[in-house]
Amino acid sequence: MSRRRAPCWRQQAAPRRAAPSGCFRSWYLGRTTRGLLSSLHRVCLSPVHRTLPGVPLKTNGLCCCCLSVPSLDASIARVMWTLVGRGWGCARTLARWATGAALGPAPTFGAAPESWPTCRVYSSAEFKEKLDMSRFPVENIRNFSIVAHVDHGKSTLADRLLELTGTIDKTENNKQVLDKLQVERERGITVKAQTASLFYNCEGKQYLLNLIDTPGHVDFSYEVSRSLSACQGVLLVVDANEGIQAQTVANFFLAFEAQLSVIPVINKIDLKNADPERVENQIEKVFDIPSDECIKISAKLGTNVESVLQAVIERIPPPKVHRKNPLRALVFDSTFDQYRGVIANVALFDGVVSKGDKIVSAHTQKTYEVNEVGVLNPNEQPTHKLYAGQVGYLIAGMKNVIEAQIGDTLYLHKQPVEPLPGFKSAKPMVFAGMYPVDQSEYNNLKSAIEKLTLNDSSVTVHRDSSLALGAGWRLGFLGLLHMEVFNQRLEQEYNASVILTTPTVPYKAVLSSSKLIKARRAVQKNMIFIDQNRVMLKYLFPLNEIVVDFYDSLKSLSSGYASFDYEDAGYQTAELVKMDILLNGNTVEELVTVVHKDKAHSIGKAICERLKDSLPRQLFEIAIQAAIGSKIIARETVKAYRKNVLAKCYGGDITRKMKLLKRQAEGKKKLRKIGNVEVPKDAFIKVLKTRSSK
Ligand SMILES: Nc1nc2c(ncn2[C@@H]2O[C@H](COP(=O)(O)OP(=O)(O)OP(=O)(O)O)[C@@H](O)[C@H]2O)c(=O)[nH]1
Repeated sequence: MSRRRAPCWRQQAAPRRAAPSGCFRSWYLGRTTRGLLSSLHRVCLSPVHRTLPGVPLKTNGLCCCCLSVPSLDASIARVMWTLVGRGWGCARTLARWATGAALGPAPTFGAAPESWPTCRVYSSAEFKEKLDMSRFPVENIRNFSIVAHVDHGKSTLADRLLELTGTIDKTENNKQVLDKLQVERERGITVKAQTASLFYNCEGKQYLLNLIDTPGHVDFSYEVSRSLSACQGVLLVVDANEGIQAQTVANFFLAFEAQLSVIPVINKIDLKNADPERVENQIEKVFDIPSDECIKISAKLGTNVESVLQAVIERIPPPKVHRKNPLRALVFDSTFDQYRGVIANVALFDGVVSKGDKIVSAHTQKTYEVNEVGVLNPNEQPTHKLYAGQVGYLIAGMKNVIEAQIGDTLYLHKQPVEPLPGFKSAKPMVFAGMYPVDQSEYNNLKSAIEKLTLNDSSVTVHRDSSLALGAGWRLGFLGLLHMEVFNQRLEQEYNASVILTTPTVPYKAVLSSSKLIKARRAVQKNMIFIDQNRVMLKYLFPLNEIVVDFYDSLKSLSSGYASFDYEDAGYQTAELVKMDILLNGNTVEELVTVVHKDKAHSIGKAICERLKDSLPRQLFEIAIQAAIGSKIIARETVKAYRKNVLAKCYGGDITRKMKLLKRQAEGKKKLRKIGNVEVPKDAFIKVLKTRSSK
């Protein structure tokens, strides 16, 4: 054992005891504070330490195995508490270990939720065995995604597949294991596609199944289309009660266009109202897939899930790749880790990549040395190599998020290849301004946005500035839920506090006296009967009519039965007007908005009323006006503070009183001319909130 340099924060070391067998603990020796932190971090991502969903993957917590090492001294315990304090740790196991071993200071975190799943610990023999990826020839590899409409059971099916292949333990608490983000757990929806490599034994053959669990909501469909580029097949999950819904159709066509094998899986057959035969007929009618190809399961109870694995092996072809060709790897997703830089999720189309290889990014032409390769099982598990046909991750010291482009091709230094086609860039539908609450936080927020957009490449970012809110950005999102989730992730994962302006949609303005066509109402384009009870309607809508609350209204009107999907139909002419908001005759740039002519009055009035309630009174009167061009369409007034100038006049001459009042009125008029109306930030936020709810 080499001598360990005492870190500066070290206080006293507890006597060291032998490490239990099966524990991965190379991190323990000879580390500085920073090294120790990053190595602890690595430990917790190692396959020995099954980490807990509920904390982000890259900052996963400490597990039973690592915490059961009795030889940890107080200084290491301290680092662990720091990790927990920052929300990185697995509080429950850490607490258990700390109280058992009586090491380190008392915990400073709240009670861990009981629903956290337990960890599965692999022996070191298993661990070593899994490192060798060469034992999976191309014909034993299947790459597939699980796609479906929202809530049809993708993540639940993924859980069962992970359990069946022994990737996770079958416990009550292992629910939606691949929904790792806090926002996903809180909202109960998937927002980020997650990859997991499963090892499955079938008829004496070892198969490597690379599964990608995708989101169902329309706002995250870009995640689905990107994931499909790494796959040869999909499991199309359909709820046995709800049947085919909008996103089922959209996802089927994504898979169909990418020429992937589609395995229809009818889920939730355990439900009382389930009607799998009706859904089979729908699938046959709409997708032209014979009904006997449908697999009927209950992902919740695990009924018939084994046959899904069988179908994956039998019906999805292995990838068409060449291991002898030079390396060609597609970056289909990436995350940023503050210690290790960019972690790129890659699908290898040709060749082999291993630690120490020199690789080049086709996008930037920069050369990097590979520090680590591995598979996601479902957490990062380093391997010696990755071979063509496999899907895994790669860390190559990319420190700058600009260097890591989704859709980039990586190849070996001095062995250039034709880059892969990459991805069509996402087309944002909704735009909003984002500003730091405190301008001194600008740089931190900038770096947080950069790191998050690396993980969510469908967001577009342009610099913007506002007189009232300072320097910020104009962000483009795929929908309103996408915008909310991005904002929530910024707060939860990067501790950022931001002001988000009201969402708007893009317009094209023709600055001429062209005649405008009235396009206010939706125009029906198509109507298809799926079966006796279901109909698919196609309408042409102005985007700003559906972007805010259309989905909610549709759901409540149809008692939750109707579902909705949309795609861009191009620009249309419409009767739109630019509405200014004036404070004492001066335009407030941040509140300028484009509205439909018919709604201008009600929106203008609501904004003026809200501003009136939000603006603090001043020594002079404030006129709040909504105007279209030079025409004022709404007005509110904030009354001035008024000093009683007659207080000292007891009785006496009326002309003297009149004189005092006149002088006061003149003073106020003058003040109003020279006085600037200060609009506090929270007044902006209140007004912007009104506008988004209008
Ligand atoms: N009864 C029953 N419920 C199920 C079954 N499969 C999933 N569910 C439930 O359906 C709900 C949604 O399941 P998820 O697995 O989160 O669905 P999802 O498709 O991943 O959802 P998104 O990722 O948000 O699109 C959860 O409450 C599950 O418990 C099933 O076979 N039977």
